Amino acid sequence: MSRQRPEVGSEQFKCDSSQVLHQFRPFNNDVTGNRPRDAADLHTRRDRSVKTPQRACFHVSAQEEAVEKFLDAASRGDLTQVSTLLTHGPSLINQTGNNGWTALMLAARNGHFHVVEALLSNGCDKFSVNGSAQTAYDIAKFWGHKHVSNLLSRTDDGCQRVLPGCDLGQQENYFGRETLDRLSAKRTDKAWLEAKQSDADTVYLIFSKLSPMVTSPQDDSTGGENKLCRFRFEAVQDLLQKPATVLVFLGVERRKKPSSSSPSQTKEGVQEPPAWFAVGTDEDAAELLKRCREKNCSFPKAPNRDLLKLSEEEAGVVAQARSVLAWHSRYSFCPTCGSSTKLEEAGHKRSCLNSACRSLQGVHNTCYPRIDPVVIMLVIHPDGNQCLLGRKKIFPAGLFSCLAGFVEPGETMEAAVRREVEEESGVKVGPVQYVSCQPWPMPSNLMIGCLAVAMSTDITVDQNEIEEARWFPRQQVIDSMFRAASPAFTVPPRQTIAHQLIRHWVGMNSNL
Ligand SMILES: NC(=O)C1=CN([C@@H]2O[C@H](COP(=O)(O)OP(=O)(O)OC[C@H]3O[C@@H](n4cnc5c(N)ncnc54)[C@H](O)[C@@H]3O)[C@@H](O)[C@H]2O)C=CC1
Ligand SMILES: [Mg+2]
Ligand SMILES: [Mg+2]
Ligand SMILES: [Mg+2]
Ligand SMILES: [Zn+2]
Repeated sequence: MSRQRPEVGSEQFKCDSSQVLHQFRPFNNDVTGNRPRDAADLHTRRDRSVKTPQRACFHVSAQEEAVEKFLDAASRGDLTQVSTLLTHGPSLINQTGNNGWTALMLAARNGHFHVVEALLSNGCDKFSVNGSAQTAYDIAKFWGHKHVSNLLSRTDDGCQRVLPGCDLGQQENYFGRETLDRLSAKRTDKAWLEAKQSDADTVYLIFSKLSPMVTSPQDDSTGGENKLCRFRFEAVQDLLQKPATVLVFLGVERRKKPSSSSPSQTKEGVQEPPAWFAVGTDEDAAELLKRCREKNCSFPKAPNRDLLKLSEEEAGVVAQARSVLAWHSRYSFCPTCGSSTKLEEAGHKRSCLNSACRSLQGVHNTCYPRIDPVVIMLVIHPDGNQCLLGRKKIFPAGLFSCLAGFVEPGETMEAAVRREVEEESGVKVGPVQYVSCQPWPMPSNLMIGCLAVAMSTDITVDQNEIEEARWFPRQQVIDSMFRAASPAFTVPPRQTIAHQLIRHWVGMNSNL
């Protein structure tokens, strides 16, 4: 008997679509910013519980033996033994076994709620990651132990009570890390800024044509990270004198832990972390590169590719710096009257030099850096088992990604999702749920990542923008993402929110 497709608006459909969205929760990222890497491996082993391996070692110390016992008890869910061992050896709590797995991770992997609860109440570190960069939360979530992942995502400061049902775990995408404390109040403190500029610890980044100077790994085939070239005041002092140079105060380094080695001190003797500035210059790029002592320096030419090779920390800094510098390069003149402008607020404002200009009355948004909101959405088929991906003509061969589009004036995020999906694919969308967002500094988008449930399934692409759009079955997506030697299609790189939305959808449903 064939099942009829439910009509849009019918009771059956409403039920289906709410179920499709029922289990969606924003994805959680671990403290390193890395994504779980061995998901495919976990998939293949999903029907077996994880046991601690027996060590083939002849000289096992008493401590090693205790750790082994402890990890084994946690993975078996033996609460009594876990508690007894902890009473005798509290330092066992964060000990690791094979591939960096802690007792918490093993208990989370096998869904042992009470053991997880006991470990947390004994002060165990829930943010530590295993050799595959997964937290206990990632592991519980992947294996569909919802009660355990809920427990692990809970915060102790009462936030969960204020926002019940909310996932308050860290949600972070590439370009989204707040590496620096922006200290926006200091942008108008001229004396402080001047002192910081010549401070010996201050870090300067040099940008040419919106590209930061980086050092690349000697052998690019290893897939190593690019690193930002950091300069001191003396090395950029001459550039700061040039009228065309744009200087932007980015913030100060976030303090990790109070340390005795003081990097910098104010007159009162209070330690202050180093400040960071971005220098935008139109000086000759080859001459600029000579300032760097490192080998393999360059100003990468393809931002869409090369800016994805930074560490999470440096990507966060570049997202801010590049977007502000791009705004300066595009808005040299006043958008209201066309007069010249001057830089203010440490590079975060441009004010018109025409004293009669309207932009000087009240708060005028043309004086501040521009951000363009873009919705990006993974559209889920009403059956919950397929997702809609499309490709633009300019994409590399075989690449399919989430649909995306600029939010228009006077439009809600949800309306933008529905309009863009219908414009680009002809598919009608019902429920929309926000997942997470990503600054995208090419030049200054804020990508608003959503999941959306389709209310119709026929596809008619807008040939102007989209070359092809298709429904992809979940298994094909999983295979293309994690397993296949010759995948059915290419998934966007992990640094894109498109990738993370797809990964999130696959992960949320791994237990089905
Ligand atoms: N991080 C990620 O995973 C992804 C990022 N993106 C970014 O999202 C952006 C928007 O996606 P599209 O599908 O191109 O949008 P879209 O579907 O709205 O079409 C783009 C067209 O919209 C018009 N437009 C309207 N407002 C605009 C504005 N403020 N700036 C520029 N053009 C505007 C232009 O005619 C442009 O050609 C892309 O530029 C891309 O950089 C897109 C997909 C994945
Ligand atoms: Mg689009
Ligand atoms: Mg569009
Ligand atoms: Mg559009
Ligand atoms: Zn003006």
